[in-house]
Amino acid sequence: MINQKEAFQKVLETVKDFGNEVIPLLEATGRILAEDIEADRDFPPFDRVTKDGYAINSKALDEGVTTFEIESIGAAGSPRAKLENYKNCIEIMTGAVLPENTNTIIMYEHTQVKDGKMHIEVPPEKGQNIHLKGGDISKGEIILTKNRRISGKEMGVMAAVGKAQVLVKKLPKVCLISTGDELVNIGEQPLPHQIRNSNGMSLYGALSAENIYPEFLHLKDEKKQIREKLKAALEENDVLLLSGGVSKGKFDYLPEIMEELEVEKIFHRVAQQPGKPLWFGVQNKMGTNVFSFPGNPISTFVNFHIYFKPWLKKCLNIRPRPQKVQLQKEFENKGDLTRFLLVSIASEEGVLKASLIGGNGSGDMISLTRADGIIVVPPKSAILSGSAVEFIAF
Ligand SMILES: Nc1nc2c(c(=O)[nH]1)N[C@H]1C(S)=C(S)[C@@H](COP(=O)(O)OP(=O)(O)OC[C@H]3O[C@@H](n4cnc5c(N)ncnc54)[C@H](O)[C@@H]3O)O[C@H]1N2
Ligand code: MOO
Repeated sequence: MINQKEAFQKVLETVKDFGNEVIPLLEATGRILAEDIEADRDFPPFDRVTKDGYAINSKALDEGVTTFEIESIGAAGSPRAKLENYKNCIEIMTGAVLPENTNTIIMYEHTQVKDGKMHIEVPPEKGQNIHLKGGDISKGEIILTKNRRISGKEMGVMAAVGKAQVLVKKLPKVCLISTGDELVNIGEQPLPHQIRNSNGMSLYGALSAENIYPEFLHLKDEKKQIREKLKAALEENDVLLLSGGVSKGKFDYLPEIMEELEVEKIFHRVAQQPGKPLWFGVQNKMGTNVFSFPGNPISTFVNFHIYFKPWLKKCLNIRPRPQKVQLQKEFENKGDLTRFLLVSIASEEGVLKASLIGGNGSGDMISLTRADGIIVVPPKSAILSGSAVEFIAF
């Protein structure tokens, strides 16, 4: 049995690149940008008026003019207007192009209109209320660098530069495999000795949050069927995420069948809790990674977050963002296993405080619903009350 840190490193050593693909911008939320995005024009692309009001030429102010005849009106979306007489003004709207022969905008609130003429009531500063062309970024400069997650703000910028299609990192093709004769589909009424396949759905939920929409497969405890279906799944996918069938039960055939299918076992059994029977391997010829999570619901879900998610992030070149929380009550781990403990988090005066969640072991999926994530406690160590500890959010 290997220790948890070693197991984690061995998983990370198998990272791979799934390549890139072009997708519509509308489908890009949460995906990882695979190209640099450059400004196709200056930002803003013209001297932009930032207040509704009047455009004037400050030369008139210098000459003591405070009352202006209104020559014309300019809206956002209209071609650039021109002030013919510098002692006049143009009524102008936010977002319009600064009219030719003007250099200052007076907002409505600082003016009064009498007898059709605009009178300035608050002395303006030359050049005010103008967002200068290229003031944010110049044409050709890089706005977004690749390897960042795309959210609304990136989508907005890409829309502004006309990227209707965008190059993103491809995601792995994943198959979720549940094992065990006791499982029935969620739409079925289980018999007294049966349960519904909840691990498939908890992993589906966690994967779809990463934009991965996996296929489902259910393997019954029958060797020949397991072998055939697993072989096809290995051929068709980049990753298999299995739950159940890796401990020492009489019907736990998986490790044996994996060997037959030439899936190289990287490790089986890790000094951790939950998830001691974790099995991990790679089918090198097919390039398929196999994470075989122990079947207990908490074990499957926690180990997905401990191993699969960091592996996925590394494959996609996303930097991890370690998070620390403050443990409310001391916890001592006297044993030899790394412990992953469910915690709920509350923010108190800006500090994230973690409280341990009690439960009935790794089969108690109800306790999982009370958790915001887990803290990691290395073997033979204690986390003192109030001290910082690594936190992994669900
Ligand atoms: N003699 C030993 N027995 C067990 C050991 C051990 O080291 N020696 N380890 C225990 C630990 S720890 C765990 S965790 C489980 C893991 O066992 P398996 O991976 O073989 O999983 P199963 O036996 O198939 O199932 C365990 C448990 O989880 C339920 N399950 C399985 N799949 C699903 C699913 N898709 N949805 C909901 N629930 C599921 C299953 O019905 C069992 O109750 O082994 C211990 N035993
Ligand atoms: O790995 Mo098991 O999760 O301790 O029940």
